[in-house]
Amino acid sequence: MPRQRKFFAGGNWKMNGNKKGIDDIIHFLNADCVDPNVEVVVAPPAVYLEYVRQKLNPQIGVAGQNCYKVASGAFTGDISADMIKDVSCNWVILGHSERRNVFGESDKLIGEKVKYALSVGLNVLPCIGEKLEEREAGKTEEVVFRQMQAIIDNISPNEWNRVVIAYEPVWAIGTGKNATPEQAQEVHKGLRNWLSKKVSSEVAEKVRILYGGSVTAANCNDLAAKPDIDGFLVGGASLKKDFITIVKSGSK
Ligand SMILES: O=C[C@H](O)COP(=O)(O)O
Repeated sequence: MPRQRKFFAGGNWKMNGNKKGIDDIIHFLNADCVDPNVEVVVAPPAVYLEYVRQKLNPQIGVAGQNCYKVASGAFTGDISADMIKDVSCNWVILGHSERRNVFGESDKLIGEKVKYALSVGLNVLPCIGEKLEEREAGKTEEVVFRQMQAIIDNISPNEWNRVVIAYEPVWAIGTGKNATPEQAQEVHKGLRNWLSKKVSSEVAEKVRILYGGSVTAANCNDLAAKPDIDGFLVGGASLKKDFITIVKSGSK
């Protein structure tokens, strides 16, 4: 069956790499990751955004991993959505679980960042996901719907075509323990139903919902086969040639 939504493969490099390693990644991305059926976007560390943008095939997008909620000012150590745009990158990941849980970002702040990044014209990739104890307490939907509410409150109807959501259960990130295709599908379907009620059936049908958390070359095909999984946000495996297999899983 043809896919309802264009497959999306995101590579979040997190705080990894140096110029030499990045050159190697760019080489295999340009050679093997340009696919008309798959939208590919990679997120290098901020200091390498411009370097990667200049060397990468223009058909592959480049994302910031985070940005603040205003254009400029006394916010030492941070970058703005405007700066990401200024170096010709057009995406930003916001509310990644490491921003939420390591750096203490709140739902409210993430919502404000989403609003600002959209206002300057970036495409945004907001992330949501429950912790292990929340899943075990049966609170997965309560948590992801709460996180999503703070995001949807900051998206205007005409901006939804620049939004891709990533569901990343915290317990699956970097642990080697991915959600099963059934577990991920259940949450994605629940999110789509919720969006249909809270935003519109049109948005629910069109918005892409990615899965993230220990996606590998070995498990990507089974996950990609699920009807509500529209792609991946990949951490560790996006630094390796395994990413090629992951990108191609969306073309099957
Ligand atoms: O943004 C990516 C996710 O945090 C997943 O990371 P991972 O593939 O290393 O588990």
